[in-house]
Amino acid sequence: MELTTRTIAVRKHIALVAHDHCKQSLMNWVSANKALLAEHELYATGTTGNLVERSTGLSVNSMLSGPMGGDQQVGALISEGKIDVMIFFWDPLNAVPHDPDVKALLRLATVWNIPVATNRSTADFLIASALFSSSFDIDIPDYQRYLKDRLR
Ligand SMILES: O=C(CO)COP(=O)(O)O
Repeated sequence: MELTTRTIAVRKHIALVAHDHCKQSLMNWVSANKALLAEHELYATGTTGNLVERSTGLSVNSMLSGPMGGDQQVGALISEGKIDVMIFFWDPLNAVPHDPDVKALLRLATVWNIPVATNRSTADFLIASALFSSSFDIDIPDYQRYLKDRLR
């Protein structure tokens, strides 16, 4: 039989961010999905990233702490097309000093059409989706187009 598809492994670039009162919730979610997340490239704001590394052993590209510019750094990565999906458990009950940065990050995620989960149930939906499968079958012509796009 003629080979028309091939299987490719895709490491997605995932941003993890959580405000202080939501960090435990994010850590629980990351621990529950550790095996799957380990197949991808993780980015995070400073404190969130350090906590994820410490509590799970996963390796994370940590930016500055959020209030010190970390949200803006993640936003810049999104603008450069370097983040595929963002899990951002922001706190709806407590004000943060860098609220403009939080808004800017959420705005850029929308501008660049990045899937964003802001709570656990949405994060569960995203991680259960094909978006997170680290390998998939692809038609050879689609694969060639995919490569061309990625190398552009
Ligand atoms: O403040 C944040 C997002 O707005 C998160 O920053 P940290 O991960 O450094 O706590």
